[in-house]
Amino acid sequence: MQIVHTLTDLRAALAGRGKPAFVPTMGNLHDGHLALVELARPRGDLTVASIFVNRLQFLPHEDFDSYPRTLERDCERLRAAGCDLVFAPSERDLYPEPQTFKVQPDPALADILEGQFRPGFFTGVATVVLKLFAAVFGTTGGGVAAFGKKDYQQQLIIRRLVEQFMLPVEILVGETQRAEDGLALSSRNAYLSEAERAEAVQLSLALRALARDALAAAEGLPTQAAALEQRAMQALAARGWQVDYLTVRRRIDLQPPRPGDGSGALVVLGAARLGRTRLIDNLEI
Ligand SMILES: Nc1ncnc2c1ncn2[C@@H]1O[C@H](COP(=O)(O)OP(=O)(O)OP(=O)(O)O)[C@@H](O)[C@H]1O
Ligand SMILES: CC(C)(CO)[C@@H](O)C(=O)[O-]
Ligand code: BAL
Repeated sequence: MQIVHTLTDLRAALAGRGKPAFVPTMGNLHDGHLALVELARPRGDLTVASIFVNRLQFLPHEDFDSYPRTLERDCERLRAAGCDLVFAPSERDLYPEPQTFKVQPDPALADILEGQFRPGFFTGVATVVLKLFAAVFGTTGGGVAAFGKKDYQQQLIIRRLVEQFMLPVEILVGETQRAEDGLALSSRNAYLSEAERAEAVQLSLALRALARDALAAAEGLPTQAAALEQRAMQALAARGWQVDYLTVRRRIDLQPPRPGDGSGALVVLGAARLGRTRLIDNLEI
């Protein structure tokens, strides 16, 4: 497995190797990332992962500085998973000059949920993903790229990005990988204390309960959703969580359910903070 840090070295390593299957990450890899490598690998001629903590998608008070950077261990895990090439640029390699052109995703999709609580987040994500796609696919005539369903809104926005900019990239979406108790794997789980780790599964349990309530409401869901969400948020807050949202939405556009939406059209999504750790999760109904 080759590890490169600059665009020039990346392009040289890609030359003549066919279509890449690409997995973008921010590092501190866990089995969720490796499942994406597994998903992508058979779909390309060579498997490429990127490791880059993208300042542009963090608010000033967020954890950009403390985000775990574990390049050596990440590369060992990627090598074992059959990855061929790792692109780990420095900030100066990926942003050789201040980024004055940015991708502004549709506010109807990007300014709600995660975008409401992390303003500018999806501009940062879409901008860096477009840059990474240009780096990896710019000289290879396209390929596939894999993203996780854990970041549900992110994968929707990236699919729109690809459609609207007509990028020659097929997006694969991998299922959320979970710990034995049901907690979604996440790099940020490393911030949890032992007691918080035991409590953390309650976010996915709250989503399951909300999904059950939404199913039981059946046709009444569009009018009952707000009350069900309120009750779910109060129950989690009573356990000591600071809840940003627990909500039932349409899978297709993350808008509230409308009359006629069958349960297969819906997803429940949540974000909440336990101590200093902000966790997100979701469940397709
Ligand atoms: N549990 C998981 N299952 C499947 N895919 C995942 C999981 N967690 C993250 N991913 C995916 O891995 C890719 C890289 O994500 P990232 O490096 O931000 O990891 P993360 O664990 O989500 O980190 P963070 O805690 O910062 O959100 C994204 O496409 C993300 O959706
Ligand atoms: C897609 C991504 C690598 C862009 O920085 C990041 O948002 C992530 O890891 O999910
Ligand atoms: N997994 C999404 C990246 C972030 O939270 O910044």
